Amino acid sequence: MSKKKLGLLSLVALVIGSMIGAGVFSLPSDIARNAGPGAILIGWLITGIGMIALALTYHSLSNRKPELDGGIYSYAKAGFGDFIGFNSAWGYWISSWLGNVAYLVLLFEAVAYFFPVFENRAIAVAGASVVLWSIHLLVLSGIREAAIVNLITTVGKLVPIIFFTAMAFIGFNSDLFKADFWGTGGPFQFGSVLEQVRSTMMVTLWVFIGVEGAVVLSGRAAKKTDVGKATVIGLLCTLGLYILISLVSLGVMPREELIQLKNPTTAYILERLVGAGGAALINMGLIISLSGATLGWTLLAAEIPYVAAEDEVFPYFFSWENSNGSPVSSLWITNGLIQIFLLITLVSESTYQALYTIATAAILVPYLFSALYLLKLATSGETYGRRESTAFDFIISLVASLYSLWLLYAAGLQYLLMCAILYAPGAIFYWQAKREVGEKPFRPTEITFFLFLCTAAIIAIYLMAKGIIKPL
Ligand SMILES: NC(=[NH2+])NCCC[C@H](N)C(=O)O
Repeated sequence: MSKKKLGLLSLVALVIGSMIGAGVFSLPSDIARNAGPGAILIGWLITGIGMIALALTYHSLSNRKPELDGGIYSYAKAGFGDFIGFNSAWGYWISSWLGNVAYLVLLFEAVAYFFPVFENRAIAVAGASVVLWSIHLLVLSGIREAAIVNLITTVGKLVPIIFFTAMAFIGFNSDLFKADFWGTGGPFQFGSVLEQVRSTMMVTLWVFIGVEGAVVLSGRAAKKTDVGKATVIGLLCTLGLYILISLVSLGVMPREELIQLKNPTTAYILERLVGAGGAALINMGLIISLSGATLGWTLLAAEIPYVAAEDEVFPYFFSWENSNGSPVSSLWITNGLIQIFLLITLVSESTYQALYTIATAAILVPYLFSALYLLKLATSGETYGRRESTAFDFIISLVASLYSLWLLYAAGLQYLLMCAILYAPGAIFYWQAKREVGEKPFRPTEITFFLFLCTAAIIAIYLMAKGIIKPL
């Protein structure tokens, strides 16, 4: 897409900007929904270690393999072949646009604070559709992520969030925080606490999605080595902020009340602390944040199939550009899918939380295979730099792989099965892409993987039809 090259500072802004979107605005309650303070602390510890390992994995991969500039899917492809590569691109794409569905649903919950007509679901979906297609037109006309827009939305979202944290800090009541620290109504119990920790994992991951942003757009970096640095710096700043926000809130009101609040829950926590102005401030911040984030993720979502098509992994059709250089067919299909899912939310009444949980589960495939690729490189004896750096790569990629596997477990069967429904149809696109270039699509291992996906998808559809799992 854009030919302009980005420097380190812009890349850091891009990483923080693509990480902090909507998640932070309901973080305190989402994380506390099924977990007490003790479990939340452990959850952050695991997430912190896992995300740093994952970020360093991307750092190392971008240094080791500068030629793989198609982003996270190209690592899976280089390591495990075209079909796994395709599925990584596909999964990342699904996650990106489903995340936008979640964004649009949440956006109108914030708008409804100012204009209560949008409390009506149908009107909210209509409003969301108007926003969706306005962004579509902007992108078609060739709009790009502009530094000035990034700056405005970054300030616009950080100011309310930092103000929130400061106020919650002042209003912090340590007795509230310590009451039922282990969430068991009594002392520490391993089984219960493990389950609580597990319940925080999709929430803490959702707020970090985007950490790979600089890598996905690595073709745009002026200096390749900046990509990894920007990823790590952006991550550390954001981690500190998240931990603070989720902990201080637990000292402001009892957990039972916290989890009953409407989205964005930080608005109503702040309202408790400083009055109605607080809720208005947070809702404004969320609206500003979402305008930037939705645009950013639309650009990113449309870029994934486009790059993959240029690489002959997605059908050729996705690589079409219009005269402004926008990936026109990819954009239409991406936004078309968002529109369809907006309509589905109308029928199934799915919440922002349910939508982002699926978007989060969908990203696990690309994350896992990036980590496994570095693990493969580190154990293959491929000479790279000094011996210590290979040992280091081995450790970080091992931790990142274990973290990804733990996340697959933490996602839970219901969400994994639903992801299978979204992954399985991808094979048709892959088959088409391979036919176009006259290659044989499926090797035996790939067929096994495909059959596994189809079986899971069929089970999921059966369970949904029986009403055992709820669609979305
Ligand atoms: N539209 C998306 N796919 N967004 C994913 C990124 C979510 C981001 N970390 C947030 O907290 O909001």
